[in-house]
Amino acid sequence: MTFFRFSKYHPRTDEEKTKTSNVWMKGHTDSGTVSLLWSQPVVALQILSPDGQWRFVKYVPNSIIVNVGDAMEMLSGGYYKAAIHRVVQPPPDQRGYTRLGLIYFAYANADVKLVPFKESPILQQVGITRKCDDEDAPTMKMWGSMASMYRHSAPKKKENGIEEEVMNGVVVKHFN
Ligand SMILES: O=C(O)CCC(=O)C(=O)O
Ligand SMILES: [Fe+2]
Repeated sequence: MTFFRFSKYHPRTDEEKTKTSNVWMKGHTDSGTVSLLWSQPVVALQILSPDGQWRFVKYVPNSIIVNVGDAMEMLSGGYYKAAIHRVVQPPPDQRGYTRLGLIYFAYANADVKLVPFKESPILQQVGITRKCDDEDAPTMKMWGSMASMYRHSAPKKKENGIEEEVMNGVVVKHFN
């Protein structure tokens, strides 16, 4: 399963800006394996750095940003970490422009159980981190639909701006 999203972010009115607190898409990780994002001249994508700071992703002409998703983090036993990212209002000089989003979301096959690839000599060397016990691990299909259900649900719990929900024994977090 893969899909391609083409989105158009229109400039917002001052009222809309206040309502959304300038966050157009709240902080999240993508649920699949990797997402390929065409670098956009209107800068609005931010990633959460390990030091807790949100930082803009620089525009690099003709380049593609590769985001690791939850499925890749689970399959790789934490070797690749899902990128926490969000979309915010662009810097003042770019606010009047319409922004395009072109993203290719790749997923594992629907029936693939998201357990670490234990046979990997690299993982055996560096160690494996699990989000849940292997017997409780969701399939790609389950995880994809749980993550999208969560994305459209009201926040369940808030701690320091982090919304959290336990789905099938796995903690799903949203970062604002
Ligand atoms: O528009 C963007 O740059 C990112 C959108 C995004 O993160 C998503 O659709 O999952
Ligand atoms: Fe995303």
